[in-house]
Amino acid sequence: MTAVTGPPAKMRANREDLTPMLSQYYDLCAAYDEFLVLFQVGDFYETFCEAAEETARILELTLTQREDSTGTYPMTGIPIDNAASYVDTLLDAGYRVAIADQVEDASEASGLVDRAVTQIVTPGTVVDDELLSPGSTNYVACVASADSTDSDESDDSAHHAVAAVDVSTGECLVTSAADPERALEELQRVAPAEIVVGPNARVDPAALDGDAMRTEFDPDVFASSAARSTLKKYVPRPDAVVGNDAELRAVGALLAYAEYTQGDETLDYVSRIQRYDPRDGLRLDATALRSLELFESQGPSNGPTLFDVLDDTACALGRRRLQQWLRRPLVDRERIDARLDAVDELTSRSLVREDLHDHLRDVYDVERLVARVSRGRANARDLRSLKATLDVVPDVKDALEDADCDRLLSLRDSLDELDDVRDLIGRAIASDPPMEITEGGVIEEGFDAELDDLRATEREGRQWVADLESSERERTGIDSLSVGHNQVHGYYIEVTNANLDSVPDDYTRRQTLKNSERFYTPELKRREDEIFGASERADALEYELFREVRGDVGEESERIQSVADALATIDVLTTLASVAVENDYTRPELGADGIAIDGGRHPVVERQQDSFVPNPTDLTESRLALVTGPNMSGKSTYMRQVALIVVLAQVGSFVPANAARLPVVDRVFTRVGASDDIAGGQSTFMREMSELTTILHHATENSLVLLDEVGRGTSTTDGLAIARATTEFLHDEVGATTLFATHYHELTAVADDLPGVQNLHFTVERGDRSDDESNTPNGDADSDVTFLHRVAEGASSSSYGVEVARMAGVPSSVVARSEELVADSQSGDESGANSATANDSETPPPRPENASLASFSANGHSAERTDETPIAAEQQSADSTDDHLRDVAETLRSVDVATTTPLEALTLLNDLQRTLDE
Ligand SMILES: Nc1ncnc2c1ncn2[C@@H]1O[C@H](COP(=O)(O)OP(=O)(O)OP(=O)(O)O)[C@@H](O)[C@H]1O
Repeated sequence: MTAVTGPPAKMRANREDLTPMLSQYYDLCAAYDEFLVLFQVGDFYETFCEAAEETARILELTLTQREDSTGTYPMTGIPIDNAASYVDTLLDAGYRVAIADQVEDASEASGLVDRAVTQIVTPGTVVDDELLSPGSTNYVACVASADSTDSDESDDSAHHAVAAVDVSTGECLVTSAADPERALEELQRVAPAEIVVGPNARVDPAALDGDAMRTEFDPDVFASSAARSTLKKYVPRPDAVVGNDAELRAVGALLAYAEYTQGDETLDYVSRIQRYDPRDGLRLDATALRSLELFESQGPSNGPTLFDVLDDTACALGRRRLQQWLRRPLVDRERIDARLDAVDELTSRSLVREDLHDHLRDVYDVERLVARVSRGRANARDLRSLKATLDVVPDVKDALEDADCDRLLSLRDSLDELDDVRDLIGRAIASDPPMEITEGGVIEEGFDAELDDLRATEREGRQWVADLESSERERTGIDSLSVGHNQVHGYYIEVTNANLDSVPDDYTRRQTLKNSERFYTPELKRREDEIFGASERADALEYELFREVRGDVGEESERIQSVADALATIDVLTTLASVAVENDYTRPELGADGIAIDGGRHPVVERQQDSFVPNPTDLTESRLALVTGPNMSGKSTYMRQVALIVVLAQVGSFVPANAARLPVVDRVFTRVGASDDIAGGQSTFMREMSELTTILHHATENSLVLLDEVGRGTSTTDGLAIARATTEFLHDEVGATTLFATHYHELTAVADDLPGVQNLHFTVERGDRSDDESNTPNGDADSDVTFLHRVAEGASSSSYGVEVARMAGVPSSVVARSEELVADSQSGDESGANSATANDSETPPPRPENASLASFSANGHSAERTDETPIAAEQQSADSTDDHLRDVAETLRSVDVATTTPLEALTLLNDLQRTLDE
């Protein structure tokens, strides 16, 4: 495949003989060989050769040709006027774009017009409003690891750093972790559009969800000393901002890259580099973010997400802040309570809420405006928008006049009214200025005396010209005499040929037309020079004044950003309060010992259903609940609703429930059903097992674990064994609060053995329905089963799979045969003892002691459970299996869990099982 970027191969062959213009294109492609170069030729950006073929294809433009003495080259032109949308499509297609503009006036150039790359556009460094979605973040991130030679891998210090900057707003974050996977998780949370990978980075972005562009950049900028001097341009004491060397390298290199893409300028508006410790947030890894559908819906229909339900924000600032909060819920109770206090107060003050919402609707995207101001890209309209936003501040303060809680009070007090900035913009910038800043009309009258004089001269002159027609008609007696103006000849007095006799002596001929002559007088010429001189000088002066004002406003960017910051938070708190009121949410009580929810609802599903059945959750005494019930009965919805309630509470939001007492959770783990995965077959099971491995290694007693259908991707015997061992391990070793949905009804017997395990099931009604069934949600009149979506204590009695198959339209012969087979297997089960496939088993299956599955333990806890009584059958064959068990135990002990891959673990598991089978 021929390369689309870099110098075109066809031109290389004729390099020496190319025309100067194509030669210039060739050189720019060589200098920017990772970019698609858009080369300005008049009103178009041209691409040539392979790049032309590619752009024509992607942008659906016509492929043309350019000929020179060396041959014919394919060429595609992008109209400059619409370039933004085309560039956007090129970015989406995975290209980086370098825009090479004509940097001298073509009419003034003696030979070849000079061209240079004026802008580099990559997915993570876009600043053009047209290429950014409103109210969303657009990060370029950078990963770097500490040099392994100067740090000890075994210590707990943070070796792997992630930095991210939103070049359009100036927001900049940096963090690090001792474990590369942890750093990767932070990277995933930031959801960057582009990732710059450091030369020694041991964080592999290939494992990320999404399609972030991966960028390699000059390795020199990652050196600690280079990174420190880059960072020094942004903060006086770099080492006070970063926590370790990896962070220094990541953020320093990132800023160097951001500067490179913005024309090597320091980005003054990146003034607040926020360092955070990943441990200060509720951990939500990529799997959890995905399966809880916080930002992206999993279903095929792209349905609503939790973010959509919460997003009632009034302005782009609030929208971005809400995303940040949701991505990183808190773990600090005080901070959570402070947010909840504010939301609580706002829920009870509907007028204040409405007032705030109304005012905040007038708030522009100040963060992006300020960034444009600092970059020197803002026009007069941007400054006016900034003023309109700042004008809102006193109103917002007024609305919070009677605020009670600390959070709202401190927000109110942090709102700087910025009178000086508002006053400056108000006095300096015209109230409805044009887009262009070089053509005058942007500076308000009265701001600058010299400008006012020039404008007065211009106005008087124009008035004199306007009056000239009538005075000359009177003087010459020519009624058809007219005064006009054109670009080439300037002002003129036009007299038709019939009246030429009456033309006075002081008229000088300027132009001859078919039916008339055009003249000027010495006075008209003098006035003309005066008008145009004044106008030109005024335009230039306006531009100069505008730049000064913009510079002065830019100096205040930090203050303006703090106001933006407070407005964003006020918007989110107001929104959370409105959503709470509109959807009947309640304030959660945090710090409880175990989850206790009364009348809990799924915040997203309840909005899609005509009626939603609220369900209670009590995970205080027994922290592990096995949830059974037929397909479609509501298990997944129920488990996710518990997790979403926890997440919402830790964001500082009210929750969809009648009451909720919750602990502060350190991490939410999810392992969702195989059917929800896109991958198929073996890889689905592998994925399931590696997700399970993560959970079993990392969950703590403060974690919330959702397990949906563990072990379903393999044989029933193995699946059930894995499910049971997992349950035991979570119960015995981890103590995490767990909801485990399963179709293995045999598993429910575990509750009899383990005190902290309870059974829950979803109720359905079959066949001869009772009276209240007609009111059940989702009831299907033609079916035998009605889903009540109601959770109840105890295990479900049957899987109802066949009924669901019938409801789904599986042919009746297949359904009938399935029923036969189920009946057969059940009668077989009744005669055979402890069959792993038995439904409704009355006898609990044995708890597998010393089972190989205990190897999921990261620290060999399995040994602690060996003193429990083996069942009779095992006792009989104990002698013959003892040797094997010892082998198994030895093998297990020798495993270095930290370095074992999921595949190796599974192979090992398989081998161990075989040993036991022997
Ligand atoms: N509490 C509820 N009230 C009303 N409708 C509900 C409720 N819970 C679930 N539903 C509806 O039932 C559908 C199926 O629910 P869910 O996917 O949770 O079932 P499930 O038991 O997990 O099924 P499976 O075992 O096939 O994964 C949901 O899409 C939703 O429309």
